[in-house]
Amino acid sequence: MSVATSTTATELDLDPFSADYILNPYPQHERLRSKAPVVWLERYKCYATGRYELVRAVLEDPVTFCSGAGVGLGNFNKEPPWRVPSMVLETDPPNHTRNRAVISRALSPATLRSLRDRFEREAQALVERVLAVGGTTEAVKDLGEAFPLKVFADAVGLREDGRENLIAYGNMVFNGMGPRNALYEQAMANADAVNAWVWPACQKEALAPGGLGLKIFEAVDSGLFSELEAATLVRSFLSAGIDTTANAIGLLLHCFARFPEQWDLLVGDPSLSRGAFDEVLRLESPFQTFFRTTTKDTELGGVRLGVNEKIMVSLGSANRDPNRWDAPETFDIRRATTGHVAFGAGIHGCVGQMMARLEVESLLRALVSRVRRVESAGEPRWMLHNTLRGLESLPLRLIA
Ligand SMILES: O=C(O)c1ccc(-c2ccccn2)cc1
Repeated sequence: MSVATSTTATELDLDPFSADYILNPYPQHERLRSKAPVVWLERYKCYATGRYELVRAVLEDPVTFCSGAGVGLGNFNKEPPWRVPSMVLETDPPNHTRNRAVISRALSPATLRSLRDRFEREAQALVERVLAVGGTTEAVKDLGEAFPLKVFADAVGLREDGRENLIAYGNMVFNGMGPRNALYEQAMANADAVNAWVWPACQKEALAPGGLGLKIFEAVDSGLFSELEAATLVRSFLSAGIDTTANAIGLLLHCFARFPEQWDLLVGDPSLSRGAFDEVLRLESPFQTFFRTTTKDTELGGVRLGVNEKIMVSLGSANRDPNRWDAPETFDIRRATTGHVAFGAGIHGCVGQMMARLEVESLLRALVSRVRRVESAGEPRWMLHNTLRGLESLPLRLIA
């Protein structure tokens, strides 16, 4: 009986934060998956894996692969974070468990049900506005960003003025998870001005009655959290709830413009909307790369990993791993998508995913009821971004 011996990580010259990789990630994912179970990226002095099974193994073992040292490339044990760490995303149990429960309660099924009518009405109004000007649209701005900035920001109870700061803040949060490259620096360029809007917007007196934000502050009244902690938890809504959904909507529309027969399927059976969104998430993974930090010397896929080291898990690669998905590069809204890792996995799996689904399905059903065809109206432009995959520009024509 041969004893499986573990090996040291193989080096791979991969640059997940270069323009070449970002603009054409799929061949790079294949290099990552096929080189070794886990590789060492000398360029960033971190481990990396793109294999579905190992990505899940990392995300589902928060004790060995922790979040408290940050979930980007920066290791909080070695360098201070650019902002006060998130009480959910960048926190480990037991505090994570307590903090997440407050957010999860605010996003309860009952709360989401109470928002559905409003989301559907706003979606119909937004679609009518686009059709009223002939159906041509810059879809990222007019639909992708506009919809969450209206319905989710309203649901949180955020002030109406200055909401464009939420897009900039999301870019800071997500580009801030990458290396300190040009994308990082550009996103942080007017950090002071953006923070000057975001942090006050998270305070109790700035939040509208009945919103998700004040639900978080109710936890203060019960003595569970300080006002500062409640504001930091509200900041999580602002960080995670806009740019991710905005990019997902852009990617969804791009998928249907490229595969019109899938749109026809959806028009024929709108109940396919939920599966369609999950297939867009699997195929495109709006959030591409997470990092975790090893809490001890350990092994993954037979590869030895040292303690206090960063490991990059590529969700984008895992969601197209041919060992997990048949014909992974095809867009099939009837595919069984259970198990995709676009919302992460394990205890940090996206706590807002049901909110995201409610938003996107509301918009998708409004589109399906009025739009016979989603057509390209010009060359889309991909965004250069350290961790989000999305479009900078997506000119479309919605044919009623
Ligand atoms: O608590 C926060 O500040 C925060 C929470 C979650 C995220 C996130 C990460 C990956 C994909 C989507 N959302 C970002 C920020």
